[in-house]
Amino acid sequence: MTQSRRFRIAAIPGDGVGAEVVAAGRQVLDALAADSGGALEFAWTEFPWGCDHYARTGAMMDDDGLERVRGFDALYFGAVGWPTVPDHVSLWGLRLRLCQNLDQWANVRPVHFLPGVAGPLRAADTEDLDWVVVRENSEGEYGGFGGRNFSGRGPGAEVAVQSAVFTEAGCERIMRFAFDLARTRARRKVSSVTKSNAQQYGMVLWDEVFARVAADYPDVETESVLVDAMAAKFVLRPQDLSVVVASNLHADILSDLGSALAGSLGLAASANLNPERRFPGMFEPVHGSAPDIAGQGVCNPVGAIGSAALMLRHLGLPAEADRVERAVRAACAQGVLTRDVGGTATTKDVTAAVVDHLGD
Ligand SMILES: NC(=O)C1=CN([C@@H]2O[C@H](COP(=O)(O)OP(=O)(O)OC[C@H]3O[C@@H](n4cnc5c(N)ncnc54)[C@H](O)[C@@H]3O)[C@@H](O)[C@H]2O)C=CC1
Ligand SMILES: CC(=O)C(=O)O
Ligand SMILES: [K+]
Ligand SMILES: [Mn+2]
Repeated sequence: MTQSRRFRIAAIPGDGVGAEVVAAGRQVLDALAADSGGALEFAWTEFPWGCDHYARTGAMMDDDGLERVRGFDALYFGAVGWPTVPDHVSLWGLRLRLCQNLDQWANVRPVHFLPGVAGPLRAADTEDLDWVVVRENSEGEYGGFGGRNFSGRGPGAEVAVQSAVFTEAGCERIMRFAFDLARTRARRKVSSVTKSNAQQYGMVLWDEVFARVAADYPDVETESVLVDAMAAKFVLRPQDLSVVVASNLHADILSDLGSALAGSLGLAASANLNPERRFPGMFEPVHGSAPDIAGQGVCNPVGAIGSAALMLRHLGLPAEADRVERAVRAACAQGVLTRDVGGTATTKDVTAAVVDHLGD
Protein backbone atom coordinates (compact mmCIF):
# COMPACT_ATOMS: atom_id res chain seq x y z
CA MET A 1 0.00 0.00 0.00
CA THR A 2 1.32 3.46 -0.87
CA GLN A 3 1.94 5.55 2.17
CA SER A 4 -0.22 8.63 2.45
CA ARG A 5 1.68 11.87 2.04
CA ARG A 6 0.22 14.72 4.04
CA PHE A 7 1.30 18.31 3.52
CA ARG A 8 0.46 21.17 5.85
CA ILE A 9 -0.09 24.35 3.86
CA ALA A 10 -0.57 27.85 5.26
CA ALA A 11 -2.97 29.70 2.96
CA ILE A 12 -2.64 33.49 3.03
CA PRO A 13 -5.16 34.90 0.52
CA GLY A 14 -4.40 38.55 1.41
CA ASP A 15 -6.35 41.25 -0.39
CA GLY A 16 -8.46 41.83 -3.49
CA VAL A 17 -8.29 39.05 -6.06
CA GLY A 18 -5.93 37.19 -3.73
CA ALA A 19 -8.91 35.48 -2.09
CA GLU A 20 -10.42 34.49 -5.44
CA VAL A 21 -7.26 33.01 -6.93
CA VAL A 22 -6.16 31.23 -3.74
CA ALA A 23 -9.60 29.58 -3.56
CA ALA A 24 -9.09 28.44 -7.16
CA GLY A 25 -5.67 26.94 -6.46
CA ARG A 26 -6.94 25.19 -3.34
CA GLN A 27 -9.81 23.69 -5.31
CA VAL A 28 -7.38 22.24 -7.87
CA LEU A 29 -5.10 20.78 -5.20
CA ASP A 30 -8.03 19.35 -3.25
CA ALA A 31 -9.30 17.70 -6.45
CA LEU A 32 -5.86 16.20 -6.97
CA ALA A 33 -5.88 14.85 -3.41
CA ALA A 34 -9.44 13.49 -3.74
CA ASP A 35 -8.36 11.66 -6.87
CA SER A 36 -5.26 10.15 -5.24
CA GLY A 37 -7.07 7.36 -3.41
CA GLY A 38 -5.75 8.62 -0.10
CA ALA A 39 -2.13 8.80 -1.25
CA LEU A 40 -2.05 12.57 -1.03
CA GLU A 41 -3.53 14.97 1.47
CA PHE A 42 -3.38 18.73 1.90
CA ALA A 43 -4.16 20.10 5.35
CA TRP A 44 -4.91 23.80 5.01
CA THR A 45 -4.73 26.47 7.66
CA GLU A 46 -5.93 29.88 6.54
CA PHE A 47 -4.43 33.08 7.92
CA PRO A 48 -6.71 36.09 7.38
CA TRP A 49 -3.92 38.62 7.09
CA GLY A 50 -3.99 41.73 4.91
CA CYS A 51 -5.51 45.20 4.79
CA ASP A 52 -8.74 44.21 6.63
CA HIS A 53 -6.63 42.75 9.41
CA TYR A 54 -4.73 46.05 9.45
CA ALA A 55 -7.99 48.00 9.85
CA ARG A 56 -8.96 45.78 12.78
CA THR A 57 -5.61 45.49 14.55
CA GLY A 58 -3.20 48.08 13.18
CA ALA A 59 -0.92 45.36 11.82
CA MET A 60 -0.88 43.46 8.52
CA MET A 61 -0.29 40.12 10.27
CA ASP A 62 -0.27 38.73 13.80
CA ASP A 63 2.79 39.41 15.96
CA ASP A 64 3.47 35.71 16.36
CA GLY A 65 2.63 35.05 12.70
CA LEU A 66 6.19 34.29 11.59
CA GLU A 67 6.55 31.70 14.34
CA ARG A 68 3.23 30.16 13.38
CA VAL A 69 3.91 29.77 9.66
CA ARG A 70 7.51 28.62 9.77
CA GLY A 71 6.56 25.06 10.71
CA PHE A 72 4.34 24.57 7.65
CA ASP A 73 5.50 22.64 4.60
CA ALA A 74 4.68 25.60 2.34
CA LEU A 75 2.87 28.92 2.21
CA TYR A 76 0.32 29.57 -0.51
CA PHE A 77 -0.09 33.31 -0.98
CA GLY A 78 -2.54 35.46 -2.99
CA ALA A 79 -1.65 39.13 -3.08
CA VAL A 80 -1.42 42.06 -0.73
CA GLY A 81 -2.53 45.68 -1.07
CA TRP A 82 -5.73 47.70 -0.98
CA PRO A 83 -6.39 51.43 -1.45
CA THR A 84 -7.23 51.83 2.28
CA VAL A 85 -3.61 51.24 3.34
CA PRO A 86 -0.50 52.85 1.81
CA ASP A 87 1.11 50.28 -0.50
CA HIS A 88 4.50 50.43 1.19
CA VAL A 89 2.87 49.68 4.55
CA SER A 90 0.91 46.69 3.23
CA LEU A 91 3.76 45.25 1.16
CA TRP A 92 6.39 45.59 3.88
CA GLY A 93 3.92 44.46 6.54
CA LEU A 94 3.12 41.16 4.88
CA ARG A 95 4.83 39.91 1.71
CA LEU A 96 8.25 41.40 2.29
CA ARG A 97 8.07 40.56 5.99
CA LEU A 98 7.35 36.91 5.18
CA CYS A 99 9.93 36.61 2.39
CA GLN A 100 12.69 38.28 4.36
CA ASN A 101 12.13 36.49 7.65
CA LEU A 102 11.73 33.11 5.98
CA ASP A 103 14.96 33.84 4.07
CA GLN A 104 13.29 33.16 0.72
CA TRP A 105 16.16 34.70 -1.19
CA ALA A 106 15.37 33.16 -4.57
CA ASN A 107 12.20 34.11 -6.43
CA VAL A 108 11.59 31.90 -9.46
CA ARG A 109 9.20 33.31 -12.07
CA PRO A 110 8.71 31.21 -15.21
CA VAL A 111 7.12 32.65 -18.34
CA HIS A 112 5.59 30.46 -21.00
CA PHE A 113 2.97 30.58 -23.67
CA LEU A 114 -0.28 28.71 -23.25
CA PRO A 115 -2.13 27.19 -26.17
CA GLY A 116 -5.21 29.19 -27.07
CA VAL A 117 -3.92 32.37 -25.41
CA ALA A 118 -2.90 35.11 -27.81
CA GLY A 119 -0.05 37.32 -26.64
CA PRO A 120 1.17 40.52 -28.24
CA LEU A 121 4.21 38.75 -29.73
CA ARG A 122 2.46 37.54 -32.86
CA ALA A 123 5.45 35.67 -34.21
CA ALA A 124 6.34 33.83 -31.01
CA ASP A 125 5.02 30.43 -30.01
CA THR A 126 5.46 27.99 -27.13
CA GLU A 127 8.95 27.13 -28.34
CA ASP A 128 10.06 30.76 -28.38
CA LEU A 129 8.54 31.94 -25.17
CA ASP A 130 9.76 29.74 -22.37
CA TRP A 131 12.08 31.37 -19.92
CA VAL A 132 12.54 31.77 -16.19
CA VAL A 133 13.24 35.03 -14.42
CA VAL A 134 15.32 34.34 -11.31
CA ARG A 135 14.85 37.28 -8.98
CA GLU A 136 17.20 38.16 -6.14
CA ASN A 137 14.63 38.35 -3.36
CA SER A 138 16.49 39.47 -0.23
CA GLU A 139 18.51 42.63 -0.89
CA GLY A 140 19.30 45.00 -3.76
CA GLU A 141 16.83 47.83 -4.26
CA TYR A 142 14.29 46.26 -1.85
CA GLY A 143 16.66 45.90 1.10
CA GLY A 144 14.81 48.70 2.87
CA PHE A 145 17.85 50.89 3.47
CA GLY A 146 17.45 54.64 3.49
CA GLY A 147 15.70 57.40 5.33
CA ARG A 148 13.78 60.66 5.25
CA ASN A 149 13.67 63.91 7.15
CA PHE A 150 17.38 64.60 7.37
CA SER A 151 18.17 67.23 9.93
CA GLY A 152 18.11 70.81 8.83
CA ARG A 153 15.62 70.30 6.03
CA GLY A 154 12.07 71.39 6.63
CA PRO A 155 8.79 70.91 4.79
CA GLY A 156 9.17 71.53 1.07
CA ALA A 157 12.88 70.77 1.21
CA GLU A 158 12.73 67.17 2.24
CA VAL A 159 15.30 64.67 1.06
CA ALA A 160 14.74 60.94 0.84
CA VAL A 161 17.46 58.35 0.29
CA GLN A 162 16.59 54.85 -0.93
CA SER A 163 19.72 52.79 -1.20
CA ALA A 164 20.33 49.51 -2.99
CA VAL A 165 22.56 47.10 -1.12
CA PHE A 166 24.42 44.38 -3.00
CA THR A 167 26.53 41.89 -1.09
CA GLU A 168 28.99 39.55 -2.73
CA ALA A 169 27.38 36.60 -0.94
CA GLY A 170 23.88 37.68 -1.99
CA CYS A 171 24.89 38.05 -5.64
CA GLU A 172 26.82 34.79 -5.65
CA ARG A 173 24.06 32.60 -4.22
CA ILE A 174 21.37 33.84 -6.62
CA MET A 175 23.71 33.45 -9.59
CA ARG A 176 24.72 29.91 -8.63
CA PHE A 177 21.02 29.15 -8.24
CA ALA A 178 20.41 30.47 -11.77
CA PHE A 179 23.27 28.43 -13.26
CA ASP A 180 22.11 25.25 -11.50
CA LEU A 181 18.62 25.86 -12.87
CA ALA A 182 20.01 26.43 -16.39
CA ARG A 183 21.67 23.00 -16.24
CA THR A 184 18.21 21.40 -15.86
CA ARG A 185 16.85 23.08 -19.00
CA ALA A 186 17.01 22.24 -22.70
CA ARG A 187 18.73 25.56 -23.41
CA ARG A 188 21.65 25.95 -21.01
CA LYS A 189 21.99 29.69 -20.92
CA VAL A 190 21.99 32.37 -18.21
CA SER A 191 21.43 36.03 -19.08
CA SER A 192 22.47 38.47 -16.36
CA VAL A 193 20.59 41.77 -16.16
CA THR A 194 22.73 44.72 -15.18
CA LYS A 195 22.96 48.50 -15.17
CA SER A 196 26.65 48.85 -14.49
CA ASN A 197 27.10 51.63 -17.01
CA ALA A 198 25.15 54.01 -14.76
CA GLN A 199 25.43 52.35 -11.34
CA GLN A 200 29.13 51.97 -10.78
CA TYR A 201 29.16 50.28 -7.35
CA GLY A 202 26.42 47.72 -6.82
CA MET A 203 25.95 46.72 -10.44
CA VAL A 204 29.68 46.49 -11.09
CA LEU A 205 29.97 44.09 -8.13
CA TRP A 206 27.01 42.18 -9.63
CA ASP A 207 28.86 41.88 -12.97
CA GLU A 208 32.11 40.79 -11.35
CA VAL A 209 30.40 38.07 -9.34
CA PHE A 210 28.55 36.93 -12.47
CA ALA A 211 31.80 36.55 -14.40
CA ARG A 212 33.41 34.64 -11.51
CA VAL A 213 30.46 32.26 -11.04
CA ALA A 214 30.12 31.74 -14.82
CA ALA A 215 33.68 30.39 -14.91
CA ASP A 216 32.51 27.46 -12.75
CA TYR A 217 29.86 26.54 -15.34
CA PRO A 218 31.74 26.26 -18.65
CA ASP A 219 28.89 24.16 -20.08
CA VAL A 220 26.41 27.04 -19.67
CA GLU A 221 26.26 29.86 -22.23
CA THR A 222 26.17 33.37 -20.72
CA GLU A 223 25.48 36.96 -21.59
CA SER A 224 25.29 40.20 -19.64
CA VAL A 225 22.66 42.67 -20.84
CA LEU A 226 21.82 46.16 -19.59
CA VAL A 227 18.30 46.27 -18.18
CA ASP A 228 16.92 48.75 -20.69
CA ALA A 229 18.22 46.65 -23.57
CA MET A 230 16.86 43.53 -21.86
CA ALA A 231 13.37 45.04 -21.84
CA ALA A 232 13.67 45.41 -25.61
CA LYS A 233 15.10 41.93 -25.97
CA PHE A 234 12.14 40.39 -24.13
CA VAL A 235 9.95 41.75 -26.92
CA LEU A 236 12.22 41.37 -29.94
CA ARG A 237 14.28 38.21 -29.31
CA PRO A 238 12.48 36.10 -26.69
CA GLN A 239 13.76 32.91 -28.32
CA ASP A 240 17.25 33.92 -27.22
CA LEU A 241 16.44 33.64 -23.48
CA SER A 242 16.36 30.72 -21.07
CA VAL A 243 17.28 31.72 -17.49
CA VAL A 244 17.35 35.46 -16.75
CA VAL A 245 18.95 36.42 -13.43
CA ALA A 246 18.28 39.92 -12.12
CA SER A 247 18.20 42.09 -9.03
CA ASN A 248 15.05 42.51 -6.96
CA LEU A 249 13.73 45.61 -8.78
CA HIS A 250 14.88 44.69 -12.28
CA ALA A 251 13.36 41.21 -12.02
CA ASP A 252 10.14 42.61 -10.54
CA ILE A 253 9.65 44.79 -13.62
CA LEU A 254 10.86 42.25 -16.17
CA SER A 255 8.63 39.49 -14.80
CA ASP A 256 5.50 41.64 -15.27
CA LEU A 257 6.71 42.38 -18.82
CA GLY A 258 7.24 38.66 -19.39
CA SER A 259 3.78 37.71 -18.23
CA ALA A 260 2.22 40.48 -20.33
CA LEU A 261 4.08 39.10 -23.35
CA ALA A 262 2.60 35.69 -22.63
CA GLY A 263 -0.82 37.37 -22.71
CA SER A 264 -1.71 38.69 -19.23
CA LEU A 265 -0.46 39.46 -15.77
CA GLY A 266 -2.98 36.91 -14.56
CA LEU A 267 -0.99 34.02 -16.08
CA ALA A 268 2.36 34.17 -14.33
CA ALA A 269 3.34 31.92 -11.43
CA SER A 270 6.10 32.33 -8.89
CA ALA A 271 7.95 30.57 -6.08
CA ASN A 272 9.74 32.37 -3.24
CA LEU A 273 12.31 29.85 -2.09
CA ASN A 274 14.77 29.29 0.70
CA PRO A 275 16.94 26.92 -1.32
CA GLU A 276 18.63 25.55 1.83
CA ARG A 277 15.14 24.49 2.97
CA ARG A 278 15.58 25.84 6.45
CA PHE A 279 12.23 27.60 5.95
CA PRO A 280 9.13 26.82 3.88
CA GLY A 281 8.74 28.38 0.45
CA MET A 282 5.95 30.78 -0.43
CA PHE A 283 4.08 30.30 -3.70
CA GLU A 284 2.09 33.17 -5.22
CA PRO A 285 0.98 34.52 -8.57
CA VAL A 286 3.20 37.32 -9.88
CA HIS A 287 0.28 39.78 -9.99
CA GLY A 288 -1.03 42.00 -7.18
CA SER A 289 -4.48 42.38 -5.64
CA ALA A 290 -6.03 43.95 -8.79
CA PRO A 291 -8.49 46.27 -7.00
CA ASP A 292 -9.93 47.27 -10.39
CA ILE A 293 -11.47 43.81 -10.92
CA ALA A 294 -11.58 42.38 -7.38
CA GLY A 295 -14.85 40.86 -6.16
CA GLN A 296 -16.32 40.38 -9.64
CA GLY A 297 -15.35 36.73 -10.03
CA VAL A 298 -13.55 37.42 -13.30
CA CYS A 299 -9.86 37.39 -12.39
CA ASN A 300 -7.62 34.87 -14.07
CA PRO A 301 -6.71 32.02 -11.69
CA VAL A 302 -4.02 30.54 -13.98
CA GLY A 303 -1.10 32.31 -12.30
CA ALA A 304 -2.22 31.09 -8.88
CA ILE A 305 -2.90 27.56 -10.11
CA GLY A 306 0.52 27.54 -11.78
CA SER A 307 2.01 28.65 -8.46
CA ALA A 308 0.31 25.67 -6.82
CA ALA A 309 2.05 23.47 -9.40
CA LEU A 310 5.41 25.04 -8.47
CA MET A 311 4.58 24.27 -4.84
CA LEU A 312 3.89 20.62 -5.69
CA ARG A 313 7.22 20.35 -7.48
CA HIS A 314 9.04 21.89 -4.51
CA LEU A 315 7.29 19.45 -2.18
CA GLY A 316 8.67 16.53 -4.18
CA LEU A 317 5.57 15.83 -6.27
CA PRO A 318 6.79 16.39 -9.86
CA ALA A 319 4.24 14.08 -11.53
CA GLU A 320 1.37 15.90 -9.77
CA ALA A 321 2.86 19.28 -10.77
CA ASP A 322 3.04 18.17 -14.41
CA ARG A 323 -0.55 17.00 -14.19
CA VAL A 324 -1.77 20.40 -12.98
CA GLU A 325 0.23 22.22 -15.65
CA ARG A 326 -1.11 19.91 -18.37
CA ALA A 327 -4.67 20.50 -17.12
CA VAL A 328 -4.15 24.28 -17.30
CA ARG A 329 -2.87 24.00 -20.87
CA ALA A 330 -5.83 21.79 -21.82
CA ALA A 331 -8.37 24.22 -20.32
CA CYS A 332 -6.77 27.11 -22.22
CA ALA A 333 -6.57 25.15 -25.47
CA GLN A 334 -10.27 24.35 -25.09
CA GLY A 335 -10.92 28.11 -25.02
CA VAL A 336 -12.01 28.43 -21.38
CA LEU A 337 -10.44 31.86 -20.85
CA THR A 338 -11.12 34.83 -18.58
CA ARG A 339 -11.64 38.23 -20.14
CA ASP A 340 -8.06 39.48 -19.59
CA VAL A 341 -7.04 36.91 -22.23
CA GLY A 342 -9.95 37.58 -24.54
CA GLY A 343 -12.53 35.13 -23.19
CA THR A 344 -15.79 35.36 -21.28
CA ALA A 345 -15.26 32.64 -18.65
CA THR A 346 -15.34 33.41 -14.93
CA THR A 347 -12.68 32.50 -12.39
CA LYS A 348 -14.85 29.57 -11.33
CA ASP A 349 -15.37 28.36 -14.93
CA VAL A 350 -11.62 28.25 -15.53
CA THR A 351 -10.99 26.51 -12.21
CA ALA A 352 -13.67 23.91 -12.94
CA ALA A 353 -12.22 23.30 -16.42
CA VAL A 354 -8.75 22.76 -14.94
CA VAL A 355 -10.18 20.33 -12.38
CA ASP A 356 -11.98 18.45 -15.21
CA HIS A 357 -8.78 18.14 -17.20
CA LEU A 358 -6.86 16.69 -14.24
CA GLY A 359 -8.44 13.43 -15.34
CA ASP A 360 -7.08 13.57 -18.94
N1 LIG B 1 3.11 40.15 -4.42
C1 LIG B 1 2.10 40.96 -4.16
O1 LIG B 1 1.32 40.71 -3.26
C2 LIG B 1 1.92 42.18 -5.00
C3 LIG B 1 1.12 43.18 -4.54
N2 LIG B 1 0.87 44.28 -5.32
C4 LIG B 1 -0.10 45.26 -4.78
O2 LIG B 1 -1.33 45.07 -5.51
C5 LIG B 1 -2.04 46.31 -5.55
C6 LIG B 1 -2.43 46.61 -6.98
O3 LIG B 1 -1.26 46.85 -7.74
P1 LIG B 1 -1.22 47.00 -9.31
O4 LIG B 1 -0.04 47.78 -9.65
O5 LIG B 1 -2.55 47.44 -9.79
O6 LIG B 1 -0.89 45.51 -9.89
P2 LIG B 1 -1.85 44.28 -10.16
O7 LIG B 1 -0.95 43.16 -10.57
O8 LIG B 1 -2.74 44.03 -9.01
O9 LIG B 1 -2.75 44.72 -11.40
C7 LIG B 1 -2.23 45.26 -12.62
C8 LIG B 1 -3.23 45.02 -13.75
O10 LIG B 1 -3.27 43.61 -14.06
C9 LIG B 1 -4.57 43.10 -13.92
N3 LIG B 1 -4.52 41.78 -13.25
C10 LIG B 1 -3.76 41.45 -12.18
N4 LIG B 1 -4.03 40.20 -11.81
C11 LIG B 1 -4.96 39.72 -12.65
C12 LIG B 1 -5.64 38.49 -12.75
N5 LIG B 1 -5.41 37.46 -11.93
N6 LIG B 1 -6.55 38.35 -13.75
C13 LIG B 1 -6.79 39.34 -14.61
N7 LIG B 1 -6.19 40.54 -14.55
C14 LIG B 1 -5.28 40.73 -13.58
C15 LIG B 1 -5.31 44.10 -13.02
O11 LIG B 1 -6.70 44.06 -13.26
C16 LIG B 1 -4.65 45.42 -13.41
O12 LIG B 1 -5.27 45.97 -14.53
C17 LIG B 1 -1.11 47.35 -4.90
O13 LIG B 1 -1.53 47.50 -3.57
C18 LIG B 1 0.26 46.70 -4.97
O14 LIG B 1 1.14 47.16 -3.98
C19 LIG B 1 1.40 44.41 -6.58
C20 LIG B 1 2.22 43.43 -7.07
C21 LIG B 1 2.57 42.25 -6.32
C1 LIG C 1 5.79 43.61 -4.89
C2 LIG C 1 5.79 43.10 -6.24
O1 LIG C 1 5.42 43.79 -7.16
C3 LIG C 1 6.23 41.77 -6.46
O2 LIG C 1 6.66 41.11 -5.53
O3 LIG C 1 6.18 41.32 -7.60
K1 LIG D 1 1.06 38.00 -5.59
MN1 LIG E 1 5.76 42.82 -9.06
